Formats: sequence, structure tokens, C-alpha cells
Amino acid sequence: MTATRITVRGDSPYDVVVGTGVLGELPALLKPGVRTVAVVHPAGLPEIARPVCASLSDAGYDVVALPVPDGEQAKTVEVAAQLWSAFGRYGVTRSDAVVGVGGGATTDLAGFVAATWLRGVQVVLVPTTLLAMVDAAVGGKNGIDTPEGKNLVGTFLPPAGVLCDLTTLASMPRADYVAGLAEVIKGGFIADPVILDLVEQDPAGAASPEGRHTRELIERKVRVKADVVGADLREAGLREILNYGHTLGHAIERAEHYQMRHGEAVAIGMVYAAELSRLDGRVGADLVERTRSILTAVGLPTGYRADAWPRLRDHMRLDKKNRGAKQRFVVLDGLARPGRLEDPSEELLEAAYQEISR
Ligand SMILES: NC(=O)c1ccc[n+]([C@@H]2O[C@H](COP(=O)([O-])OP(=O)(O)OC[C@H]3O[C@@H](n4cnc5c(N)ncnc54)[C@H](O)[C@@H]3O)[C@@H](O)[C@H]2O)c1
Ligand SMILES: O=C(O)C(=O)C[C@@H](O)[C@H](O)[C@H](O)COP(=O)(O)O
Ligand SMILES: [Zn+2]
Repeated sequence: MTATRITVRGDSPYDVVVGTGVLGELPALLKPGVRTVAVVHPAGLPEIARPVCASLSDAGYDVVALPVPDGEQAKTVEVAAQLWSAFGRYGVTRSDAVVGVGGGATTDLAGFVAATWLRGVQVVLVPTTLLAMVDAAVGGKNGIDTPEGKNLVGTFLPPAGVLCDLTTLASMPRADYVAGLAEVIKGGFIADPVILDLVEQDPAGAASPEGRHTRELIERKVRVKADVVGADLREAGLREILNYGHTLGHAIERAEHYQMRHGEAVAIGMVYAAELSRLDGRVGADLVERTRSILTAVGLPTGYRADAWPRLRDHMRLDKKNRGAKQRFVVLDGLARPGRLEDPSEELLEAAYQEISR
């Protein structure tokens, strides 16, 4: 099957290329004038970094491979500082490029160091997890964590291109693949219900890179994200809908010291957001039950510890959607009809938590 190109519009448009065995397209995604390419990749995945580096060397670039810690452990200021030092040692200039290869944690880090080095050099992303293909690598949001919370430091820098080679998904651990499905399902609830239909028709297939709807699910979710970020890169308003399930989700990740997968935390956060929507009179119990049943069908969690509420409530105060003391949530006014819940009462917030606590 030929590659699909999904264009993300906006002031700096770029393509998300989706296909099987498309690595050879990587050099063409770099803007002209590049000499050195710094390839940021997880140290534990040399077999994925090697062909990426080879495709760039073969095209005549000076390639510097920069291994970083696995997953979320890479999203720290210490690792960012190590990369800035390496960029200095290897003489990465403003006409050069960073290529980020890996899951969403690595693409977030690579985007962040590219955006901050010399106040911004181009970045091309090669996502190798489901989650990074359908969400993290698309849209130009990047960042690192701090002890106070998730993604609290970061920028918006649209990549020059995104290359999703579906063959890389074959080696993914099942739990990581399933975690990525949470962001696919999120796209179904906020914008494209066909995604939900496809997952419900074949949940086992949806939980596998070999599923009969896998490519369609990936492309549909990339289009959802591309449409939103193409219209609102800097999250002036519309882009907030992509944060559905993330207010509680990020608080859980922090409570778990970033040891829980992002997608798992977002799954729980989506059930919470659906319960908030129901208790606020916006949706019926059927939508909440559909949320629980689709997440359960693919093997994602839907509840969290009852005793964690005071800590989670506290962590949610640093959510980026908040304005002053006003807590804000993305909720649903119906299927594919995202809305905002502004300054909800403490009673409502706790009542919704009781519905998901175990
Ligand atoms: N910037 C955004 O818009 C955005 C959107 C969604 C999520 N995110 C961020 O993305 C991160 C989560 O991304 P993730 O779920 O990809 O997790 P991850 O980056 O931690 O990767 C999960 C695991 O899979 C491994 N891995 C990666 N590719 C592999 C492959 N092809 N085969 C085998 N193993 C592979 C990784 O090394 C890691 O151990 C979080 O930090 C989250 O905050 C960012
Ligand atoms: O791209 C966005 O915007 C999103 O909200 C997508 C989320 O899936 C993603 O996890 C994002 O990193 C969260 O952003 P944050 O601003 O809440 O840190
Ligand atoms: Zn997310």
C-alpha cells in the first residue's frame, strides 16, 4: 500500500507520512541546507535508530547519534542539558536539524531541545509507538516534566515533517501498544465516532499492530489531531479538546511518579471526564458506559484508588488549562461535542471521583 500524506496546515505546514517501509522518505522531509543531523533516540532501541541513521548517512548528512534514557526518564532538564552540551560539541548550527526517533517521551524531548537550542532549529520526528504516531509527534507540542508536574516546561515548535513507518510497531510490547489506543479512542469521543465503531467491532484487532482496521484507526486519529492543531497551534481555545481525560490523567501520572503509562492514566482520566459530564447534566449514563466498555474491551484501566483523591485534587491545581484559581476541564456535551467545565464545585469533582474509585 502506498504511503498516505496528511498535511498539517497553519503558518508552518508539514506532512505526516504514514506507511509501511517508508524510512527512505526521511531525508526528503529535511529542509534544504542541513549538514549535521543530531538523531535523538532511546538507548535501548539501537535496532530502530540504526536504519534511521543509515538512511541519513546514505543521503550525505553528517549524522550524530545521541542515545537518551528510555521513556519518561528522558523528559528531564538533566537529559535536555546533556543534549544541549552534545549539540555544542558537535557544532549543531541553525541550518542543521534534530531528528527524534522513538516513543512520545523521546519525541517530546527531541522537540524541546530542538526548540530551545539556538532558540530553535528544525526537528523531524520519527515516532515508533502507536501513541507517538497518532498524537505526540503531531502538533508541535513538546516538553519535559518537573518534580511539580507533567510537561510543565515546553514550547510549541511545529516539526518540519513526521514519518510514521508502521513496520516499527511490530516490536512494541503489547501493554505499550494498548496504552496508545487510549489516545486513539480519545479522538473517537471528541471528534470522530467512526473510530469508536471500528474499535468496538474488533477490540482484539484494535489492540494489535496487525489488526484489520489498524491503519485506518491510525490515519483517522492523525487527521483528528492535524485538523485541530492546524487551526490552533498554541492552544488559544480549540486545541484544548485534545486534553480530554488529561486533567486527572496527568495528576495520576505524577502520583505514580511517572511509572504508569501515559495512555493508561488518560484512560482513567477519560472515565472521570465522562462522569463529570454526566453529573453536570451534559450527557447520559450511556456515554459513560460506552467509555468504560470500550476501554475495558481493549484492556485499559477505568478506575483508580479511592484514597488517592486528596493528592490528585492537589496535583490538578497545576493543570495548564487552569486560569488563576479556576479549575477547568474538557468535558463532553454529547458524542464528538467537546465542551468546557469552568470552576466546578468541589462536591462535583469529588462525586465524579467516587464513581471511578475502587
Ligand atoms: N506532545 C504531545 O502532543 C503528546 C501527546 C501525547 C503524549 N505525549 C507524551 O508521550 C509520552 C508517551 O509516549 P509513549 O506512549 O510512546 O511512551 P514512551 O515514549 O515512554 O514509549 C513507551 C516504551 O516503548 C518503547 N518503544 C518505543 N518504540 C518502540 C518500538 N518500536 N518497539 C519496541 N519498543 C518501543 C520505549 O523505549 C518505551 O519503553 C508521554 O510522555 C506523554 O506525555 C505527548
Ligand atoms: O496536543 C495536545 O494539545 C494534547 O493535549 C495532546 C495530549 O494527548 C498530550 O498528552 C499533551 O502532551 C498534553 O499536553 P499538556 O499541555 O496538557 O501537557
Ligand atoms: Zn496525551
